[in-house]
Amino acid sequence: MGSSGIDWKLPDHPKLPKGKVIGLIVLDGWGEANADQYNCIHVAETPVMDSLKKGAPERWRLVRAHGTAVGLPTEDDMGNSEVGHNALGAGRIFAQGAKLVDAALASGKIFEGEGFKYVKESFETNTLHLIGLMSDGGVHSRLDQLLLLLKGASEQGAKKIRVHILTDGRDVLDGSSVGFAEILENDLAKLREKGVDAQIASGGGRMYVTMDRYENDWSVVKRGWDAQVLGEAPYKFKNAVEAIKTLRAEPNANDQYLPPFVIVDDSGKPVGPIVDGDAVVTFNFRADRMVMIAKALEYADFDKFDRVRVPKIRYAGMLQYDGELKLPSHYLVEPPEIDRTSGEYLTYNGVRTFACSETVKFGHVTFFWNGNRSGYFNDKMEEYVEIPSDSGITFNVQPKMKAVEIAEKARDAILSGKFEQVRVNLPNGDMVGHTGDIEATIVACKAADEAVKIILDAIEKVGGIYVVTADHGNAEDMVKRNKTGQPLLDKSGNIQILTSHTLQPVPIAIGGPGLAPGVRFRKDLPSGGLANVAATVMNLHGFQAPSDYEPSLIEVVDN
Ligand SMILES: O=C(O)[C@@H](CO)OP(=O)(O)O
Ligand SMILES: [Mn+2]
Ligand SMILES: [Mn+2]
Repeated sequence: MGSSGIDWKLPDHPKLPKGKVIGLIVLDGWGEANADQYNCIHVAETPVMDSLKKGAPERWRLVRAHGTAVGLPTEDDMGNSEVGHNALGAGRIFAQGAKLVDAALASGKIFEGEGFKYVKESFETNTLHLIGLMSDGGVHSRLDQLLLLLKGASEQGAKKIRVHILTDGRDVLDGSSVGFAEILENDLAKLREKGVDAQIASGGGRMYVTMDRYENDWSVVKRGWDAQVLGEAPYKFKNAVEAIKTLRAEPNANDQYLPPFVIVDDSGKPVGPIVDGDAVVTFNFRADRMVMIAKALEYADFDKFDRVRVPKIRYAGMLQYDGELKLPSHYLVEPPEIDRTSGEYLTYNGVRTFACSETVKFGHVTFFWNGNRSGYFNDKMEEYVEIPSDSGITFNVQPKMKAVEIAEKARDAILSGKFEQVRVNLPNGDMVGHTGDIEATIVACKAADEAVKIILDAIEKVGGIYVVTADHGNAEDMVKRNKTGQPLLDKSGNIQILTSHTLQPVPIAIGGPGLAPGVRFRKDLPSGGLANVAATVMNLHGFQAPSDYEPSLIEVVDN
């Protein structure tokens, strides 16, 4: 037992051996859905994944990857990478950010916590700035939460409020940002009637302004800094709805990549730069795409871009986004305490781990997997490799992404004999699916399938075991549907492209020469979800899972 009082030693599995190499593959955005022309996984040539499916029901099954199975508020919440990888790595279901913020707003506790009290000190003399994603997607943020925060802040004495919006089009339909901005404007107008000086101050598309992740491209965060803090942007408008409509009318423009703009007053002056004494809240609850802006806002030492002017502000995140870096130091809502993850247990039990993806998903199989914690548990037992992603492009122009490079790194790690667990995330189905480009997504799915083959071949060579699964759906459905599943048409009779994740379950397949013959999926866990995977993997490493983990999906029968 360690000094923390946690007993890290896992009991031996009564039947399964230790020391097998496990290839653990997460296909990002790879759900199971009806086969039609908008199911890119079905349309693509995916012989490897097709052959795994033939192992059903004993070695292939579906697991739930959305809603309450991954700690989201309702069954209408699509899955996402953060909650998906948290569940895969932690083996238990934690109430996630979306749910915790809902509860804190409903009870009013959010306004009594340390974080809110801290920013509140600015209300008397200065401006409160709110920065975040404006949609009802529920992946990174929710508009209804922003509206409640605005209302609550004004009741708590905020006299001047500026909102810096990021348009979505990735978790919601492209073009929906206009409607969200209208709703927000309506609420801001109500606040103005009550004497609060509240308005939108700047904006830009989430993928082009502010919401980069894993340090893929700091210029994205800089564009946001320039607009939000300095009040400088290539486009100036008097009104945000007009800004979005005008910028969307440009050829190839969309919500995700809208250029940055600032709102100016009649004299052409920006209405809301951030200055000394102001308070700033980033209202996204999800971590990955807030870490970079949080560093820019919080760190005195910062060399990623020239901030030009660094105002002395009171800054709080909606949540604390990184538990290891304690970033940011002030926050409105306690994040889920995702402790005792499978990765930490396995390092204590002698399982050497290799994890790899390309930049855009690197933190998924490391940071999210380990419960939103950066770094190694034990650098002698673990090696994490990041393949640099292409930056400055949308992935439909490069749909193969770095799938082969990731698979080859995994292959080499498997063949090296240095690791018992080799874990990867293959981003293609998700990243290309988000572009809404069906042709490119088909190419992406084929590329991911080919990468799976490279890893399975290596597992075959070393007599290992594979576990192939996904974190949530995306590429298996590229069209918005009505309740009976028929594609919805817009006013001009065109299908409405679905760029978002889905509510679909995802596959999990097990196999390989190292898998003991009697291992099969249990039949008594029909509603199993991603959180059941960690115990499954622990079993395959030869251990029993901790008793509070969600049950293993497998059983061992005598042949
Ligand atoms: O790109 C992202 O931030 C989300 C969608 O908002 O996708 P994923 O959860 O797969 O990372
Ligand atoms: Mn994902
Ligand atoms: Mn995604």
